[in-house]
Formats: sequence, structure tokens, C-alpha cells
Amino acid sequence: MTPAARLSAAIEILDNWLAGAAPEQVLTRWGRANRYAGSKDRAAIRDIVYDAVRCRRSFATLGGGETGRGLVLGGLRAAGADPDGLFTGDRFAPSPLTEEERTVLDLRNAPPAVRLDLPDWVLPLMQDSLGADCEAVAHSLRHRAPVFLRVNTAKVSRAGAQAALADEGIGTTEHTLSDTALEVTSGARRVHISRVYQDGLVELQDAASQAVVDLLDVTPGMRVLDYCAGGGGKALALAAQGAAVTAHDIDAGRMRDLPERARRAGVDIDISAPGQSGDGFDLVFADAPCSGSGSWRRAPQGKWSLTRDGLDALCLMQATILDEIADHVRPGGRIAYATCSLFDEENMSQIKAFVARRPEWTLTASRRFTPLDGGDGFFVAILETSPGTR
Ligand SMILES: C[S@@+](CC[C@H](N)C(=O)[O-])C[C@H]1O[C@@H](n2cnc3c(N)ncnc32)[C@H](O)[C@@H]1O
Repeated sequence: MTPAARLSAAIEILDNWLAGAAPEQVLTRWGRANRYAGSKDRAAIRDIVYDAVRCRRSFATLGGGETGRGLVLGGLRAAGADPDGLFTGDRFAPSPLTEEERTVLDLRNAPPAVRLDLPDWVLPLMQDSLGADCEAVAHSLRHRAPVFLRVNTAKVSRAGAQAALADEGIGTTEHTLSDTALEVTSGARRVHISRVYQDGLVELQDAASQAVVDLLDVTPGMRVLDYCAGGGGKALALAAQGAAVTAHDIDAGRMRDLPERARRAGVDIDISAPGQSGDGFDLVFADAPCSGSGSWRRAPQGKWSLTRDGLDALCLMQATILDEIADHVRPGGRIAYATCSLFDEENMSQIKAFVARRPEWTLTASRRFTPLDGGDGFFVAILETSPGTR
């Protein structure tokens, strides 16, 4: 496909997204309907689409409208490219610019939420939560996330994994957020098909996710319940550190790939049915459902689909989960609560409200990560009770 034909495809996909479909779904459907497109074409189209989803408001301003065409045109202008060489109207290329489209708006005069590509109601939330870092964090969410790997130290050292990846043409550097983290610097698209990945020496996992697991301070043999295990990324990391992990999720289907992932990683994970996880754990960890605002670089559609009512519903769910996990810990044990949210109301405010409801619990550590640390935005809090208080 020519570069201009790729733009036409992205315009069609973005129009479908703006009409209400999920970007991933539209991309898959487009790929099936246009089998002539090679893997390089599909990857390039995907990048154009996701850049536009991340930068929806600023690209729409630069491109003269919130349509697929406006977003793609705005994206070209944001990158300093000349649209006339691509919007030619030739076979498969978008039609030439209209007179109206030639008027370029100056983003510097746009309202802050437009420049920062946030919904109007989200900007004050971010300002309240992040203070002086707000602008820099919002800007970082307008860019692609790095690809990170977690080295499975149950099987290989970080240096060993790096060497094996290099043999397969995948370049990496160590990342400071975690002793297990590698940032992929080249060959990212080859990771999935590499031997190193297929043999379970590395997993794809954000660096801040890994740092959250490190802060849980697990020791070999410790009985850990991962209460919101989902696909099991953190359960696998906990098991690699030697914990005896039970994985639980309200939606058992989300853990469907976990047995195969655990087998590949060479670790044991006990999978429990919803509501049947048992009691008396040394540590119960809840990686709670949240707005996902810390990972809007990776899943930018969430930025636009989140509503105030939706966030309120998530906060209620988080409070319930905190109360539930406290009942599964042995006396004197710990609970840990995490979200990939940047918003205080999902993070420290939840912990303060929990401690007010359950004064036998004491906060012993907490940490917030933002994309300025390199990985996704995350929050983790660790709490403990004294033996005999429950
Ligand atoms: C952020 S995801 C977990 C991601 C996972 N820990 C990982 O590292 O891949 C949150 C998970 O919580 C689950 N969940 C939502 N409400 C829950 C509840 N009340 N009890 C247990 N799990 C719940 C969801 O089904 C979802 O899989």
C-alpha cells in the first residue's frame, strides 16, 4: 500500500471508531476485509489510528473537524508533514484539501483540555491528583508507550534474557523501575514469535506493574491470594518470586489463559472459582478494576469512554473489594491494593476511607507511579493488622 492509501484506510477506521466501535475491533475487521494489506501496512495503519485516538482533540483542532479525515489531517500537521503530497485524490489517496481545510488553527490558543487531549471534566481531576506534574503527565499520555518485558527470574537472569533476545534480533535495555524489567529498543514486533518468549523466559509486562509486585515484598512459600487476577500478569510475577499464589477473579473467564501462561513460565498457580478462594492468606492483593487512566497511552479509547457516573461506579466497586479482601487474610497478615489509575479518588482516598471503616488496619507503605517514571501510572498501598485485632 502507498502511504496515502494507508491514510485512507486509517480515515475509514477512525470514522467507525467515532461512530462508536472499539478501535481494536475495527482494525481487526478492516484487516479481514482487506487481506491484500501486508503486516507492515497493518502496523502502520494501526499506529496512525492509535496516535489519532490518543490525540483526538488536538488533531481534530489542527485538522478542522472531529472526523476520520480531520484527525488524520491534524495528525500530519502535528508531525510537521505536508498533507498536499498525500491528499492528492489519486487512486486510493484521500481527496485534495478543500479551501476550508486549508485554514490551519493554532493550537496554542486552544483551551488546555484540548491541547492536552483530555475530556473537559477529567482535567480538573488530574490537576487535583497530580498538581505540578499534571501537564507533563497529560502530555506523556499523548504518546505511545514503550514495550517492556518482565524477565522470568525463575528461569533466567536479566543479563541471560537480554543475550538470548539479542540473538533473536530484539534489542533491550535494563529499566530502573524493577530488577526484572527490560525496555525493548528494537524488534518489538518480533517478541511474540521469539523462542525466548515462547519458552517463558520473558513476559510482556509494563515496568511499573513489575515495580508494584516488587513492593509487595513476597518471600518464597508465602501464601498470596491475587483477588483480581484477570489475565494473571501480576500473579505470574508473584509466583516467579516464589510465592504460593491462588488466583481469583469475579469473572473466571478472564483467567482462561492463565494455566497455559503458568505452564510456559514454569510456575504453579492455584486457580479458584469466583467466591471460593479460601481464607488465611499471608497477603491478599487486589489489582482493582479502575479508570485505567495510568495506561491511557496503551488503551487511549478509555480516555474518551470514561464518564463521571462510570468513575463513581468504579469507586464503589473498589471500596467493596477492599472490604472483601480484608476478610481473606490470616490474623497479622497484609493486604495490598493497587490500581492503574492516576486519580486520587481511586487511590489514596479509597485507602483513607477504608481505614476509617476498618480502624484495625494500618497503612504501612504506598507509592504512586506516573508515566514520568517511564512505565504506566500505578498506585499501590500496603496495609497490615496486628495479630489478635481480627
Ligand atoms: C485491573 S484488572 C486485573 C489485571 C491483572 N491483575 C493483571 O495483572 O493482569 C481487574 C480485574 O478485576 C476483576 N474484578 C472486578 N470486580 C471484581 C470483584 N468484585 N472481585 C474480584 N475480581 C473483580 C475484573 O474481572 C478484572 O479482571
